[in-house]
Amino acid sequence: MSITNNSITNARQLALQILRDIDRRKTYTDIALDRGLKQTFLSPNDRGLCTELVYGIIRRQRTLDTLIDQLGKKSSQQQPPDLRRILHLGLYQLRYLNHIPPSAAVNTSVELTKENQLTSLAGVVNGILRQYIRLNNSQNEPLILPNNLVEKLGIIYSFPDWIIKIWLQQFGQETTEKICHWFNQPPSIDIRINSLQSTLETVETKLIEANLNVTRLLDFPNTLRLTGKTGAIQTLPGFKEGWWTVQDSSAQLVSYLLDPQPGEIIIDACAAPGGKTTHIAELIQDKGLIWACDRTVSRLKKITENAQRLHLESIKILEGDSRNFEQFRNRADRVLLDVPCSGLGTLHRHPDIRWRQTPETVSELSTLQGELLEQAATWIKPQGILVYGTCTLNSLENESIIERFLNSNSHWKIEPPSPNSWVSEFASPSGWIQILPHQHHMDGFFMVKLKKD
Ligand SMILES: C[S@@+](CC[C@H](N)C(=O)[O-])C[C@H]1O[C@@H](n2cnc3c(N)ncnc32)[C@H](O)[C@@H]1O
Repeated sequence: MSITNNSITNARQLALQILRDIDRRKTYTDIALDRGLKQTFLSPNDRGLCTELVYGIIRRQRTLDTLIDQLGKKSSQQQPPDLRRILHLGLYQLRYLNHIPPSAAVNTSVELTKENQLTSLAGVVNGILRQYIRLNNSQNEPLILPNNLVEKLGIIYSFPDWIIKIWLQQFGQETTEKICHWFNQPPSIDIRINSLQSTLETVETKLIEANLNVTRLLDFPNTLRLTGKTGAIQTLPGFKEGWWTVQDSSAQLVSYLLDPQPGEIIIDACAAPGGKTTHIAELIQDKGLIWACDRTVSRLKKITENAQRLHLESIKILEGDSRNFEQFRNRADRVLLDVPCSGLGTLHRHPDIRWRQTPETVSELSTLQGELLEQAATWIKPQGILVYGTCTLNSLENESIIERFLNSNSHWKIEPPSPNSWVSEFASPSGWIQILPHQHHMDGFFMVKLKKD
């Protein structure tokens, strides 16, 4: 029996189909989920369950695989791919979802096995899941852990060893565990109010009227946080009118650190999809010129769409590799360099990043980041400002890039945020800002303001 999406009437079958899409086509989780959900008519509750299962299983993949390795006769990698995912679905519900009775987790997984042409393996699924329940009920942790600290934390929190290693080196064990725990929770959504079109109070009132859970964020003048279910963002009050933009508060902090002024020439060297470009335009009251540069055409289109929705006119788009733009030499008052990075600060939003990035991709990224910084620095007028930012928690892409740049460019220095500004609360003694998610309750971010003599 082949199952097409629109015949899917239950959350677990759809979750399996989406996981299959991720496995076979290497599709990003959010894209596969979006595609799967669009083509079905599940109730809001079932859509919620499907989302939780898909995101949770991708996040917890290493822990779940280890359980299969320990409870089954064959390792997780030796199982047929669909069977491995069905076992993930069952084990995830048993281990992480309190609202699903264990018998339902087992029965629905056995059903899935039969519905997906794996009937002869239904006994394997039943056996592994029941063994998990038996061990759990007898107060034995079903997951057996190695002594090696890196591997142990990697298995408990479901991270690859290399990420655990760099965090242990940078932050020590206690903070590493807190960060890992944070990144296994579902994210909240922050929105940035477009003060040229609306006010914090108006947007807050409209969203509360639409039954959303809305909170203000201390210090941030134009930010609201949405917790709980929001439904489709595009249908919320004020979105179409351009009153607000979804942007995590740590990403908002970057443009506050840049502190752009009306009338200035500003270059956003890696601008797409325009979250920070549009924030900069709002901060300068749309008076000035912002060059939004990026080498990815499809992502550049999003800047145009976002600027139109937000009614912003000060943004000009430039397609190409920012390492090659010579025409900007000594032209900019300020440059924002929000470089491509490994994204280790956003692992709760993008659950597959932890499995896609590797030490090799990080090494390529850090070369690119250094080259972009060297080039973007040439665009600045004397006394001008450059803000370098990444949404990662990896010193090779953060402090090391800045240290290397400052060592070879003696006419540049770190400019800490002004002590009168609320942004300075986040700065370290060295002047740069590192946002640790469990401490600041925002995405992980690194940002630093540099000034040219
Ligand atoms: C972190 S994202 C930027 C996010 C954006 N600043 C925002 O706030 O919405 C990094 C961007 O750098 C772009 N990029 C990567 N390499 C580039 C290069 N050599 N020149 C220009 N853009 C580049 C990518 O296409 C991607 O859009």
